[in-house]
Amino acid sequence: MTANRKNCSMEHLYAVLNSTHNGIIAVDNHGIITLFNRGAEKILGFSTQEALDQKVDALFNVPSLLTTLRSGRPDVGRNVVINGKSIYSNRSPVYRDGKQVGAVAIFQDTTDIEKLSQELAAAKNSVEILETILETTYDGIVVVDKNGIITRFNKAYQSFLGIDEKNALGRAVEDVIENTRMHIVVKTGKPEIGETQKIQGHEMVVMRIPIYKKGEVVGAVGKVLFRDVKEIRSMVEKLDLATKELKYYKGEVMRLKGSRYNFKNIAGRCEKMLQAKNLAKTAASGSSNVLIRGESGTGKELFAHAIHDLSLRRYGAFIRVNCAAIPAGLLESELFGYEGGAFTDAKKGGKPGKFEMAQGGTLFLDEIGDMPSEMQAKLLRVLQEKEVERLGGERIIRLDIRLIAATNRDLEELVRKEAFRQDLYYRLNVLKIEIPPLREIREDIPLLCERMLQEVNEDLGTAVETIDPGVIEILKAHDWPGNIRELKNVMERAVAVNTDRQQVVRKHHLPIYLLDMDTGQNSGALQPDKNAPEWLTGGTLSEILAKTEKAAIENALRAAGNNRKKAAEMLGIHRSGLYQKINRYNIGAGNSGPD
Ligand SMILES: Nc1ncnc2c1ncn2[C@@H]1O[C@H](COP(=O)(O)OP(=O)(O)OP(=O)(O)O)[C@@H](O)[C@H]1O
Repeated sequence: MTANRKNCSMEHLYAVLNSTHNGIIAVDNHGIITLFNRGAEKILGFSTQEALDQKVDALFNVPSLLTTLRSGRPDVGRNVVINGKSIYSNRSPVYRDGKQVGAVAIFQDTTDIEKLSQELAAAKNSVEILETILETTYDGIVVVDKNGIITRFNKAYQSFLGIDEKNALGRAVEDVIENTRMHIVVKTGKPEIGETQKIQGHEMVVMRIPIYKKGEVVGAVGKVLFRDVKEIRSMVEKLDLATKELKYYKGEVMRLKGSRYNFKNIAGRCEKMLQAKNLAKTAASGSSNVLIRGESGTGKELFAHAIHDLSLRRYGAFIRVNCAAIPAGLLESELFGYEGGAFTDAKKGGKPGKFEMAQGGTLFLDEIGDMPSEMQAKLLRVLQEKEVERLGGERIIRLDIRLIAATNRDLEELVRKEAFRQDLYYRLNVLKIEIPPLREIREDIPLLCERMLQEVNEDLGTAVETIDPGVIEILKAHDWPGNIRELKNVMERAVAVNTDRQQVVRKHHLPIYLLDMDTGQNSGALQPDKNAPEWLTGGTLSEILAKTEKAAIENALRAAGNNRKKAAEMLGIHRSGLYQKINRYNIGAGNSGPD
């Protein structure tokens, strides 16, 4: 390129050189800078004054024009980094009249371009990943632009609909996919998730999501979540079945392991009951031995079950031993078990003891205060050593059990009288729960009655709903030596004698002993109850009892659908006893039900 000498003065040439975006540096044969344009100033950060007449390598510590001077050859397309900037340069020697008189470098800052190209590479990478996902996913995916024209249509969708990509791209989505709403979603801008859409006879679950750019809908993506609702239905059915099975097996485990009650079964919200329940919950979260004290019928066993049920041992066994009910001679073999041939009546293969059976669970020793003293010593040893040996056996079994003991006796008094070992008492009494007698928690009587009534209704299939306030008053005034068990019996009886199927428990449904007390206590004189039914007021006591018995049997037969076996069970008597009474009272003559 040559300049037009007429129009191209030195000033004009400098103006041209200074206007280029590129940096230009020229040096003479000694490497002294003779030209340093504005572009070079901007890129390299030196002013022309600073650069001119300087040796080029004093300014930049990079392969410089000196190399070009030395080689006398052009050096094109070099990338160097100067002051953290990426510089792309071309260098050439300068010849005048056939002689090398210096060198020139023309360069530009490519930092931004490089950044851009890195970003582009990353974006390309992301696009490739998304492409792969789109094409390999099992779900059908379609993308439309803001006019509802298909721009993407993945392989899964193509094969499901039997339509090629080339026959779908560029077409209105409603012309390609049946019952679609993608063209509507791009208008409403509202996502539709979990909708069903019938395609080729299949109810499919789909989602349609609008794509926004700078607040404007630019398209939408649609996805088939499941190929067919039937798939979900069958999954839900399977899940449902599995949940039911799990519930059933959990119930079975609980039933087999023996824990039947939990804290929900314990009614009572007075201060004393709450204290007992809170203490029992604390006991459940730990592993120490527990001693439950309370009069008969206060709910000691119920508490023991609830503690087991709430503890980490809930899937282990709950084994109950009534120390008072098992003859002293048998208690040892019951607790320790025996090996075959250990004694004359021993079973052939031996028998595990209750300690062994409670492994991983809870051993509930009821009526511990009645345990014979030699057994107390043996129990103490087990608690100390945490191992047992079957009678006649040699194998030592390490024990992992929690012991809950209960008694209605005053253990401290028994210890004082030396009827109960003090060392065993201390071992058992790690955490003591006192259950109050019913006479001390009278405020809970209405609640307890309600709960008992509910339980009785469930057991007998009856629907007696409420209790007359007068009845509650009588019940509150009673001393309840049999505690909650007695209250439960009273409610059971009240429902059983409720032959006229009233929905309310009334005074005449109560046993006579409570009514006697009522008339005596409340009026100070014996007054017949005006509400009492006729059969309760007329006749001798044995006649009234007979009438009551007859009514109770009739009611039980009704509740049991005339099934005598069930009725006998409900009444707690033997079947033959029931037959005798049916004959005696001539109940349901000619109408005998199944037995
Ligand atoms: N707080 C309560 N809430 C509901 N039912 C209760 C409550 N306490 C006791 N019961 C019921 O009363 C009856 C007697 O309870 P449980 O057998 O637990 O008493 P106990 O103190 O162990 O009696 P015992 O000392 O005679 O063995 C059971 O039917 C039980 O369900």
